[in-house]
Amino acid sequence: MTSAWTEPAPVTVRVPAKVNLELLVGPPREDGYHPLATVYQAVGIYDDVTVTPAAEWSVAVDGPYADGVPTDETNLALRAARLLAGENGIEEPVALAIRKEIPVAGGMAGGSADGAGALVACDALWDLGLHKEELEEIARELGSDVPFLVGGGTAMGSGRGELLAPVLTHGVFHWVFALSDLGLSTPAVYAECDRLRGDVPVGMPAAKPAMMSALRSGDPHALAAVLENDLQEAAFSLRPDLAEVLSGGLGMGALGGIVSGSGPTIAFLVEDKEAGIDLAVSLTASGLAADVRRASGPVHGAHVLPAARVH
Ligand SMILES: C[C@](O)(CO)[C@H](O)COP(=O)(O)OP(=O)(O)OC[C@H]1O[C@@H](n2ccc(N)nc2=O)[C@H](O)[C@@H]1O
Ligand SMILES: Nc1ncnc2c1ncn2[C@@H]1O[C@H](COP(=O)(O)OP(=O)(O)OP(=O)(O)O)[C@@H](O)[C@H]1O
Repeated sequence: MTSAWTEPAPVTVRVPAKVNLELLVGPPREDGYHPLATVYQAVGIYDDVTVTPAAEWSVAVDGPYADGVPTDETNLALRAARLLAGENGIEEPVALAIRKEIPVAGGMAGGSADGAGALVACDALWDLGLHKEELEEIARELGSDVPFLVGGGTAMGSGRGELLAPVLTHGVFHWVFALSDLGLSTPAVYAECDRLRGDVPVGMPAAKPAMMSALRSGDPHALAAVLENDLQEAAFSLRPDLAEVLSGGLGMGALGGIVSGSGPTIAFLVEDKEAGIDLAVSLTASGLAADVRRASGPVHGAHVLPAARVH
């Protein structure tokens, strides 16, 4: 009798972008990272990461934001797959294919999302059966934002952003994202934040109770009032045009607005889906943003797509 072994079928994982609802930044640590108190929310703009058994390791990228994504060994999805293989004694390479819908270097953690997606996809392909906490632990080695994209939802991040605790939220929040066609470098924005602070003493960041109650209430007006990002001034300092985008969107009816992570994307919170459509139309017509996307949150983190839904 011949062997019945067949090569495992490709696995596709869908993984969301994030916005930081609160991003409080402390003084730089000895390792150069900044201690954070942040609240992440996963929002419905997704990359798809597909892994297929192959003779050699490789990564290919398509989709609207494929340009600007490295396809060499620095690609975060490839690094994630190799790391997981190394830690589990897996010697079979995979070919990774990324469908890139999350803007690159936009402050929405696109690269981190692909890293988290690759971990979840390879865990399924190799039938490792790792728990979420085990995947998050490996994710920490890849970057501060990567663990959050494994589980998604809404979560508190401490340490350098990699230590997570769940946050209770109610309902759905509607967002409009004003994208820029030029990315901002995350280390450059943190460095600018330090430069602007100069010698002013900065304490350790602590999450604010008002954010937690706004999220529990499910009221977008309450949430809009407490959005806060310590990196915003630094992003505006490097890119003064972004301040105009923020004030423009607020003038067009957004309840609140904030630089997403290290920017340059500006995230606007709106009342409901219809208000989001109106704001997206106005922002597009104004020419203030290179592109405009709508999404709601919180959504689930990296999840395997049933084969029938892959396209
Ligand atoms: C801006 C945020 O997206 C907010 O969630 C994150 O803090 C950035 O997370 P990330 O892109 O996963 O960042 P990492 O890959 O861990 O680090 C990239 C660089 O960002 C800076 N960095 C990052 C996180 C942190 N808590 N302090 C930092 O100073 C460091 O210069 C670091 O070398
Ligand atoms: N799979 C990937 N997708 C996008 N960028 C990647 C990927 N792998 C590595 N990179 C590199 O990471 C850099 C940052 O890209 P990314 O889209 O993650 O930025 P970001 O959204 O600003 O990140 P964050 O919000 O986590 O600070 C890119 O300029 C690119 O060189």
